[in-house]
This record gives sequence, C-alpha cells and structure tokens, in this order.
Amino acid sequence: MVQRHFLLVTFPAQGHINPALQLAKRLIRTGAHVTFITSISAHRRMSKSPTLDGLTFTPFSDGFDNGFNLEDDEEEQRFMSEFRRLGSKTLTDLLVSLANEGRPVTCLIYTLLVPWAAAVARNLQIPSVLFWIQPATVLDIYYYYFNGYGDVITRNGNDPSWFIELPGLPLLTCRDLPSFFLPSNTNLSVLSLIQELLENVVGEAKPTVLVNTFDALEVDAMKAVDKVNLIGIGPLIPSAFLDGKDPLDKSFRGDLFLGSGDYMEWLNSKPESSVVYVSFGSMSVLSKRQMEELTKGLLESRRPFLWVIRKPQNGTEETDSNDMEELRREGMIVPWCSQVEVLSHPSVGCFVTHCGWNSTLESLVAGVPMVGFPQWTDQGTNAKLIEDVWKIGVRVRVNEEEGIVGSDEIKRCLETVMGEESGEGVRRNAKKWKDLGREAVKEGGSSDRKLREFVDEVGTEKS
Ligand SMILES: O=c1ccn([C@@H]2O[C@H](COP(=O)(O)OP(=O)(O)O[C@H]3O[C@H](CO)[C@@H](O)[C@H](O)[C@H]3O)[C@@H](O)[C@H]2O)c(=O)[nH]1
Repeated sequence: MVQRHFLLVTFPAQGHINPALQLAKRLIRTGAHVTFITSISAHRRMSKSPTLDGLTFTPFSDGFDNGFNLEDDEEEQRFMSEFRRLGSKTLTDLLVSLANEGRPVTCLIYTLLVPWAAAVARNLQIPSVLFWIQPATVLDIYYYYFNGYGDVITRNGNDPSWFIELPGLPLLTCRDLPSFFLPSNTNLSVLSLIQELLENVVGEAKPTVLVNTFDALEVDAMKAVDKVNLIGIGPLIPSAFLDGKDPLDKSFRGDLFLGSGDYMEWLNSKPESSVVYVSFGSMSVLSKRQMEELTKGLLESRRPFLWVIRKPQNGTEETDSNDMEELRREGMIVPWCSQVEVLSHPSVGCFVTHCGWNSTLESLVAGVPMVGFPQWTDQGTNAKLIEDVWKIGVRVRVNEEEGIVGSDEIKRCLETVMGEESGEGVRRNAKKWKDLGREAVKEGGSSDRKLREFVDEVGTEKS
C-alpha cells in the first residue's frame, strides 16, 4: 500500500499543539508520514522539538513570530487575520510543492480555529478533515447553537435559573454552556470561526470529524448530530501514561513553557494520594483576589499541594511576595511541569483544574478525581460532565456577588473529593473511567480501531 501522508495544521497554542502532536504519533504508528505545520512563534518555543521518524515540521511565519498578546483585543484581531492570510498562502504553496516533489498529501487535518485550511484543501481537491480537540458534547452544543437554538440561548444567557434540553445531551444551565454564547464573555470572532468550521464540515460529501474523546465516554453525544459522523480517537495522551505501547513516549514534546525539575523528588516524599495538584492550563490567569482566596483555601486545607503558577505576562498582577513565601513554605510552586507525569504520580490525590479538555482527559486516564474550577470557553461544559455525568469530581460554586470562589468553598470541595468517606464515590468512578479510557486505545479498542479504519479509508476515496 502507498504510504499515507497527513498534513496536520494547528493553531499555535498549547491546548491545540499537544493533542495534535499526539495524533501525529498515532498516525505514524499506522505507518503514515506526518507533516506538522504551525506558527514559528510556537515552534521556536517547543522546548524539546521532537525528532521522530515519520514526522516533519514545517513552521511558517504568521507575522507575529514573537507571539501576540491575548489580552489585547485589537492585537488578537490583527493576529487572527494575518494567521489566516499568511497561513492560507503557506499551506497552498506547501501542498503544491509536496505534490511536485512526489510526496502528495493524502489528507489535510486541521484543528479548531483554523477553518481556512479546509478551503485551501478544497481548492486543491485534497481531502480534509476537522480534528475537534474538545469533547463531542461541546461540538454538539455549538452545532445546535448555529442550527435553531442560538436565539433562545442568547435570550436566556443571563438567567442562572434557566436550563435547556438539547437532543442527546444532559440538561444544561447557562454556566454549562460554552462561555462565548453568554453576555459576560461573548466572543464573536471565535464564534464565527467555529460557525465556519461547522459549515465546512456539514458541506462535505461525507461529513466527518475526528474527536479527541472515546465512544464509551460520550455515548449519546457522539451520535447527537446525525448529519455528522464523529469518530472518537482519544484519549490522546503520551503512550507511557496510557497504553504503554511506546514506553519512551513520556511527553507531548511540544511544551511552550519552561519547567523546573525539582518537583518529582518532592512528590516522592509525600504519602499516597495526599497531594493536591493545581493548574489552570496555558492561558487562564486568575485575578489577584482569586489567587488570595485559593491560597487561603489551600493553606487551610492542610494538605500538601503542587501549584503551577506561570510567570506573569504583560499587564498581569504578580502574587504578593509575602503570600508566595508562605506558599513555598507549605507547598511546591512551579512555573510549569510535566503534567502527565505529575498526574500519574501515586502521591497525587486530586487535581484542582480549570477543566481545559486536555487537562480533563489527562486526569481522567490517570484516575485522579478533580475539583473543577472553570474559567471560560468549553470549561464550564467540561466541569458539568466531570461533576454530573462521569461523577469524577465536584465543581466550585462562584460567589455571585463577588464573582470569585471563596477559600471556604475551596476547602469544602477538597474535602468532598479527598475525604476518606466523602471521596469514596468519586474515587471509584475515577478508577472506572481510567480503565475505560485505556481500554479504548488498546489494540482493537474503539479508538484504536476507528483511527485505523479512518487511515485505511482516507486514501481510497475523495471525501
Ligand atoms: O504545568 C503544566 C500545565 C499544563 N500542561 C499541559 O498543557 C496542556 C493544557 O491544555 P488544556 O488543559 O486543554 O488547557 P488550555 O491550555 O487552557 O487549553 C485551551 O484549549 C483547550 C482545547 O481547545 C480547551 O479545552 C481549553 O479550555 C482552552 O483554554 C495540557 O496538555 C497539560 O498537560 C503542562 O504540561 N504543564
């Protein structure tokens, strides 16, 4: 059989690069070659750029080679438009030159926020497929929003007592919906990109989306939109922490941040399941007030904690240095860590997480119960699934008057999840989902099978 050649295009953010790199590794395992394309800004920072047989990097300049400031709306707009303009041109040139060199691309795979890649592929008559890096449930909600439910959601988005029943999904209140619909966090440019993505998919002859989830995890959500065939190929986690097929695969190998190495020794010194691991992913920044409450909650819980506090970027407030001193005395503070390694350490007993989808899946396959502390985008939906559907954690309640989560609430959640009796149920469920997640990627498991079927089919027909 002719070797398949996949071109993977991804947005230059950690939460996009990690699952895309892991998908690349899985595709290579089937015998395919992968060309990976993202912005120079991200590629330069990938601390341990992988040199893997079967993987070629082709970074491109989007005009923002030193990155862009997410906090600045105007700069973000300019970035998004240049990323599209220069990305489309680079992608077109690359696809043409690969074909001319006798290495034509079998299929182009693109992640969230890169809908223009589908247009490039269409113009060159190359098959393409969307790789959805959030849960299927979130894709379904976006689909419904753009197909019949947008008005009712917009009209009620301010009412905390309102809820909606969307076909195939659990009852959802406002806080369970992607934040971009809601008056507090409307982001029309992201919404229009997602609309474009979904319109592209539905416009295909055989609408198909690869999803970083697995069938057993989202049984109904995977079938909720009958127009689109969702293919669960996850969880996409480095093999050493998942199926063990490649024990050397211990990291995504695309870190955009530098870590410090001393936390593993610290973890080794702690009793089993005693440590609270705290991280808010690669983008969210907590307000100073929220940091203070979280600090107080952690200190008063009297449990050891490992907390990732990324170095402040432009315009963000530093945590008070007195607080930091006390934090360092009581716990371990790092600017970045190998999260998959930390979560699989036997000392870790709970993950206080913003519920980014990668963090959620990583915790799930490590069997670590969560305290969900969602901030924006898909995280409220993920927190809903964690708490009410899979029952592998609890979600913090926000004090609506103050708009923050108080220290007592943090203590309550930690006790619920980690307490000997109170946490029994979540720990049992966490073990169940850990096993099912691993099952899915085993030889012959649903995700393993579906990815192979996808690879086999993609070269034989024009999608
Ligand atoms: O110290 C750290 C902290 C994080 N990570 C990794 O960074 C990734 C973070 O991804 P995610 O948990 O998804 O969070 P974000 O970086 O915030 O990701 C964005 O993108 C995701 C995919 O679209 C969304 O689900 C999130 O809500 C959105 O904020 C994960 O793989 C973590 O393992 C580390 O390796 N070390």
